Amino acid sequence: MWALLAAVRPGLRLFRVGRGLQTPHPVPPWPPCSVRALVAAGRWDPGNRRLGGVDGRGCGERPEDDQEEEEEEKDEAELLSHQPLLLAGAQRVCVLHPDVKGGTSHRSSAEWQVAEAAALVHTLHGWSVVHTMVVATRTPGRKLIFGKGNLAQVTETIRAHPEITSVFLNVEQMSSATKMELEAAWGVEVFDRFTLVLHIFRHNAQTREARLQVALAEIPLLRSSLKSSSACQDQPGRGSRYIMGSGELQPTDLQQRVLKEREAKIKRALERLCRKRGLLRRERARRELPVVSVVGYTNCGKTTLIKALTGDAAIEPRDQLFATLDVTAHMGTLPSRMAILYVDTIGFLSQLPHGLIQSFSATLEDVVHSDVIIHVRDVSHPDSELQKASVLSTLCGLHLPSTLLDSMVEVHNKVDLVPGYSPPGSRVLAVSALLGCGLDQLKAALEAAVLKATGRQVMTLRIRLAGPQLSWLYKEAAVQQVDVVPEAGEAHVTVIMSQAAYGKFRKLFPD
Ligand SMILES: Nc1nc2c(ncn2[C@@H]2O[C@H](COP(=O)(O)OP(=O)(O)OP(=O)(O)O)[C@@H](O)[C@H]2O)c(=O)[nH]1
Ligand SMILES: [Mg+2]
Repeated sequence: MWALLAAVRPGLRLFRVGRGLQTPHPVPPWPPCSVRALVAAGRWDPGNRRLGGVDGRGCGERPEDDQEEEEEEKDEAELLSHQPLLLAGAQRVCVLHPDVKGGTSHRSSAEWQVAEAAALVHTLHGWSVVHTMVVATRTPGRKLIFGKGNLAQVTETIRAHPEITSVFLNVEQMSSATKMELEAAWGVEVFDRFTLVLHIFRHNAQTREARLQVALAEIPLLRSSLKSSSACQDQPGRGSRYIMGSGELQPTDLQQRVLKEREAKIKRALERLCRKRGLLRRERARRELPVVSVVGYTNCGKTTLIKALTGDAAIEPRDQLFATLDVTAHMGTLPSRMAILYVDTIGFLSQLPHGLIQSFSATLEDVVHSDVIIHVRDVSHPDSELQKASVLSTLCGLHLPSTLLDSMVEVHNKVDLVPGYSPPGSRVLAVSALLGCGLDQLKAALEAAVLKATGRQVMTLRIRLAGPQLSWLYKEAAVQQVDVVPEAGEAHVTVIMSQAAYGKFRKLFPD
């Protein structure tokens, strides 16, 4: 990609490298625990509330699977060896926010959009925002986004600040033609929200699946660069193009074919992983572990909440957008001691191209298959309502079953930052995940929601110790507690079971 861009705009690369600092990005320190591994639930160690390993292998897999998996990983490594999307060093960024006049009124204020844009930039190691500009435009759909006068002013400002090494144009996505013209005018790299988010995703993706999904999301970007490079090539006097650092000269149609093959290979690799996920999901269902997915806008506190609910000290929330990119699962218990699996998910962000979310749909499939969804909201954020709307619209795009959407538990987080906060209705729970406030109420509400969603009931049964009832219950229901009454030769067993299982129990053991 990098070589591709450089070849499209000869000379630009050297210039930009000269203005940027070249420092490598460190690899994030925390190892994620992926769902596909976690739900190999047989390996759960009660002393360690996290589940499984990170390699995606269940307890029942055979040694010959190792070889197959090794080969798959080799193929995938090839697919993932690619050039950086953006400059590979620290950047001093100018955030340029087009303030659309006469646009839709439900958008958040320019001030908060700039703040979010700056937060995205700060997510990357060594990147800083050295300048911000909010520039009015009535013509955001035009090639150069701004009117002539404003554009000239922006150009002057950027050129007057040599410390700026790149410009983050805070639009969802710009065309390659726009990018090329703006870069030529401003003399620095210009990128949009889509490219920046992809870049962040690349840095934060830890598992094979997340990396492949990012690689898939990049394809349209590569394709559109190729198109503009082709347009450029058609102009007389232009040099030849390269693809993905191969060093080989290739005609455009061949490059397009390579890209198409690459896309197909990534999709196949993802399907392979998806099939594995399916197997593990069935295993999870067999073990009857209810699943609670935790969703919400990025940085709202999903990971912190799961840490608070599970007491898992190994979870490390970070004050960073898109800290969680791989879906992970964590074991917790509800007041009746029912064990459940909390699924931590990738945070949502407004104004992201549909394709980006689509490419993560394999990961988000876990949300579709969950029993209950918790929607976490940061109520201390001034754009909390807009964030809610953005999350709900993304969830709608995932085609969740309506029962799952209707039973969603809304959690208002970070109430410690809003003195005197009271939630708007009884269906909403106010918590501070950081301080651990409101968690008992939340667990009670979750238990009710899980029981309702799964049709289970908590009940205490009196059974004879001499008979086969106890072993039957262990096999067919979730035994929570056994209180033995030796003098009576019986036990009081608290179980969680479905109506159907209870009916079977009564039929088998009528007294
Ligand atoms: N004051 C306060 N801060 C909180 C609370 N919950 C989370 N935070 C902080 O918010 C920041 C983000 O928390 P995370 O749990 O990583 O948020 P997330 O939703 O998982 O973020 P992504 O994975 O990036 O989408 C961290 O700095 C947390 O310490 C809370 O209840 N109160
Ligand atoms: Mg997180």
